[in-house]
Amino acid sequence: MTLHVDLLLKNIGQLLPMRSAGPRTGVAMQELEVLEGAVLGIKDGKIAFIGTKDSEITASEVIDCKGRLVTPGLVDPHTHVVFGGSREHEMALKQQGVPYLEILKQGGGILSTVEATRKASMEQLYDKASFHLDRMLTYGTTTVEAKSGYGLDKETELKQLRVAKELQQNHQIDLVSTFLGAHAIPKTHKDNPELFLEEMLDLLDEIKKEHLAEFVDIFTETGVFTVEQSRKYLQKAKDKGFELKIHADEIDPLGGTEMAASLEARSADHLVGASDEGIRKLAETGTIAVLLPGTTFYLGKSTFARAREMIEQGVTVSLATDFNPGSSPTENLQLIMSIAALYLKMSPEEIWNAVTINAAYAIGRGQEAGQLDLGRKADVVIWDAPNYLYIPYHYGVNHVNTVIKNGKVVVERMSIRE
Ligand SMILES: O=C(O)CC1=NCN=C1
Ligand SMILES: [Zn+2]
Repeated sequence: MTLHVDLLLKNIGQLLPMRSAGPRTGVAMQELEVLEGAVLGIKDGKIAFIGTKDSEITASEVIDCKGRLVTPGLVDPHTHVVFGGSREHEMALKQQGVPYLEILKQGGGILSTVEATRKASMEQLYDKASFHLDRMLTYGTTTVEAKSGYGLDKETELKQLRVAKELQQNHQIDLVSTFLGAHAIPKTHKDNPELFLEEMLDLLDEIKKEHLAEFVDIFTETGVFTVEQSRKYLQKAKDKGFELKIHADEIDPLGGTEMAASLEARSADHLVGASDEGIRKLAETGTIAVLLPGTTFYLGKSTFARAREMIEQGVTVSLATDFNPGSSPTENLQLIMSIAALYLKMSPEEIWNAVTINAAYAIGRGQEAGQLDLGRKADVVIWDAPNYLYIPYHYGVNHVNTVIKNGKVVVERMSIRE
């Protein structure tokens, strides 16, 4: 019996289904299923057929992929996409070599975005984040994690989270929300960070009741929150039923990585200074390493996270943009793929696992995103590329030809007007 589908992608050069029963861990990240000359059938927003070119299948609409690469939509598991203002004025300070933590200490950095975010209305925050999410969609990203953390007071943290919830309900991109109230110490509490953390913990009941966030995150860093303060804070969040994330060992190696693993956090992020013990603990507990090489690049650092050791030690590694107005102002996950190849020495196969299946598991969406299989959501990207090696290889541009979200074409490559 011939199968009829709504949309058929034919003449696919290489199809990467990324099919996997769980995250790809350690050396299994080198595995990559590549189907040559495949066809992909989509019906009612789901994958209905994965086969070869001479399959018996009819369709209401056909896209001739003309030998192009086809993959699942990319997953960006670490962004600060809801924020006010911008920090281009800090570029001069960075160029003069003023360190990130010094800019923060002087009341700039995160704290300057806090001022802009507190002033912005919900509508302004919504429109601005929606613009950035639109751009991510045009770059092939179909699922995004969005953190709060530019309020540092009850009203503004809840405002950011409510904006994220509205975006999840209205924007075509799928959003996963994280509460990062513990992102920096506001000026009002600079002598009493513990009191500030208590005030942020007091928001958890409301956040849980309004379903405003699934994860709780904290910035464990010199001049921000100590490992001990972070451990206590995250334990209380875990006790209230939240899954955990942490900004760990980004700039100074404080040991946040092993603390995150000991709490069985879903992910530990940045990890530039992760110790051997920290890497061992990640492998032991299955806490996913979310690496952010774009941030290391943008901060002008030469020491990158030890991805090769992590993979060889059996850690599950994923990649993200860390999109934010200060340390990584880019929505382009394809660029992060190139930086990961060049500076994390990750192979193309590892990189593709890191921006799809592993990224999905890092935000609790392993069953919904990051792979193409029968019955799963049809979030698909057709790339202007002949094979999967090409995307990390050809850097800094947007290789997207077409993006399909929930079975519908939402992005077609910009055409040049004759
Ligand atoms: O600088 C920012 O706005 C985002 C950031 N938080 C922790 N590291 C970078
Ligand atoms: Zn971040």
